[in-house]
Amino acid sequence: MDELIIAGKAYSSRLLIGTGKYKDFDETRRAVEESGAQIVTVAIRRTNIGQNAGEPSLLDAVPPSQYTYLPNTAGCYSADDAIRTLRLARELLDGHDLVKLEVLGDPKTLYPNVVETIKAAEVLVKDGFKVMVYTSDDPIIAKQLEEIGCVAVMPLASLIGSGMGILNPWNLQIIIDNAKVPVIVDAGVGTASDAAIAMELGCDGVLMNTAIAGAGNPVLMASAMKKAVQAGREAFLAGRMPKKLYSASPSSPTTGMIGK
Ligand SMILES: CC(=O)[C@@H](O)[C@H](O)COP(=O)(O)O
Repeated sequence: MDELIIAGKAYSSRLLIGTGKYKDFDETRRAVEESGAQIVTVAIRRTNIGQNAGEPSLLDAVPPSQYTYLPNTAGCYSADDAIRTLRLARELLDGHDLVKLEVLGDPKTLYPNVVETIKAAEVLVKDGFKVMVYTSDDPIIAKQLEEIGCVAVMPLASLIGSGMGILNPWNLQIIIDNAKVPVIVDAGVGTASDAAIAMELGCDGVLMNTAIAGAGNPVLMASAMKKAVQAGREAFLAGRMPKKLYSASPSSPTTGMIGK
């Protein structure tokens, strides 16, 4: 078994997906099912998980009895705001303590504000939350967040919703090499090959939303992402052949060739 372990719990899928930006909850449900994801993020400030009685609820489309909910702090720009949002989530979800912390720097780039993120992580970890944390691809900050006690670090591939793919594989590699907790690339994945590359680098998982929800056919893209994450993981475990820079090597043997 090659399982992803987060905060002591094992998951067979290494693809985590967001539940926002779909046409309706039925499309969300079909994409989540097709992706094989077991962990789904929920933007507490934007998604009805029972706060608005009488309105369609994510709880019905993606039941928390079948999936691990990962409440997130999308839309929070300060540590205080993020802390308040996750305490509310814990109340709404009956003491659920696995959460995704993201504190954003500005509405244009949605780039993480790492100073506020660190402040919030310190408070939340002390408060008993199991914190998976969205961060920049800065290896020093990633290590600091791990040392605070976050259960997973989630560096961006590129800006949220941009689909630009992995901008700095070198930084991700340093983060992976130094980490003792799972490293999950979060945000910026555009298509299946981006997810495969993240996994080939040695990431423990990939979290995405827009690449699936914003695709022409979200359900088909969810299926592609599932396979890409699996393929990338297998390629990582298999071990890449050594690169031969500008030196070819024939695929068939040359010894015993006729006429030699
Ligand atoms: C869904 C989630 O939790 C976010 O971190 C974010 O939306 C992911 O980014 P993309 O939408 O670029 O995949």
